[in-house]
Amino acid sequence: MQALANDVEIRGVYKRIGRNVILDGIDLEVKQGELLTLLGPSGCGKTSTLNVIAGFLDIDQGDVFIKGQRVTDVPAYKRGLGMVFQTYSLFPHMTVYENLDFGLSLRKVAKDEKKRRIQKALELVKMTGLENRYPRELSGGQRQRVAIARALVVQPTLLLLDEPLSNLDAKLRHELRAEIKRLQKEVGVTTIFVTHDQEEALSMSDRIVVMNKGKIEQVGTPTEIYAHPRTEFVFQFIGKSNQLEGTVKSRDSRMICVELAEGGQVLVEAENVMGSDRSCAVGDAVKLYIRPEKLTIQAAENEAPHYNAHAATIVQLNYLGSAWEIEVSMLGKRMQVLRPSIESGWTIGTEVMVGWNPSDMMIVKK
Ligand SMILES: Nc1ncnc2c1ncn2[C@@H]1O[C@H](COP(=O)(O)OP(=O)(O)OP(=O)(O)O)[C@@H](O)[C@H]1O
Repeated sequence: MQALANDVEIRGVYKRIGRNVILDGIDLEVKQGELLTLLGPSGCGKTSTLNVIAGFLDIDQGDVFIKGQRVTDVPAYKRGLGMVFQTYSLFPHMTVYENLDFGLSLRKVAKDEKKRRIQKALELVKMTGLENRYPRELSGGQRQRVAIARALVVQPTLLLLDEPLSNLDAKLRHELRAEIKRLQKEVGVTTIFVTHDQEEALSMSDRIVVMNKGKIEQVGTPTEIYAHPRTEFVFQFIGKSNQLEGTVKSRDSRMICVELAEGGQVLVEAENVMGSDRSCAVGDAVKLYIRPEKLTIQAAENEAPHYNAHAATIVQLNYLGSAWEIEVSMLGKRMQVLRPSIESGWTIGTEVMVGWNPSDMMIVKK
């Protein structure tokens, strides 16, 4: 398959405001037609990166290319982008129809063509029939749909979405997530989406860029980011985790054996070393991470199914509806286990065996 062209390229972007370095050497490529998400904690530079692409934030060093053209010094209004923000940015004194018409009239699109495009955009976001409503007569979700339609109606080169769902309630957020994903693929517009919500990022994106303190930690597909985090930060930011500590006792090219601080040994696949240089030698003090859903749990008398298996005691049982969250005391620590079901009769104090696969544990030098 031929490699897709890049719609956006950012090279060595550096930006300082006052004493704060807010973007510290950002290199990024956005492929044609993909939905790329910028994910990270508050203040990590997601919005600033989006604003650099949009042309709202000038930069101290580096370059920005859109569709192969250097746009570093091109003003925002000439970049041909569609944007949707967290807060509703519709014109309050205009109807839905007029809000969509505005950008088309500016671009001097012919009347019939305008009408056709507005109808099509409203159809895409399922807002047909509400053309004559004012923003104040719409729900939060409907307003964001109109904002998306308004961004799309001008057929932008790129669609930029800055936390468009964060003011909506959980159910609506879920619905709109799926819809944005569907319509993005239907229209085929290259989209950059900003969020601090890891579930939103995992469920919607073709690729995710995890940012931390003005730098990119990792770029990858949702499964790469979740299952093969390259840094401790990415592992901890995406999803829940249990942590153990120890010292590397032996290793070969395939496996690392760690002597735990609390006693006992565990095996970790050598591929799962995180950190900038991904090094891990005998004698190194290390931290080990495992996600709750990767731990298996069974009655103490059964034979352990994994290399890593340890006696544990149930200390808490939480029923979550779709799963059980089981807290166990093990290796002198409390660990979370997440399973779809538990054996009948298990209760606080039940002795169990907790195990996991060496390929599911991540390791990083302290
Ligand atoms: N105009 C400004 N003046 C000074 N500092 C700024 C300015 N704009 C942003 N910053 C700082 O730059 C850093 C990155 O901000 P940015 O808005 O890009 O982060 P973010 O990841 O989008 O955060 P959030 O999720 O909270 O919106 C923050 O530390 C912020 O305080």
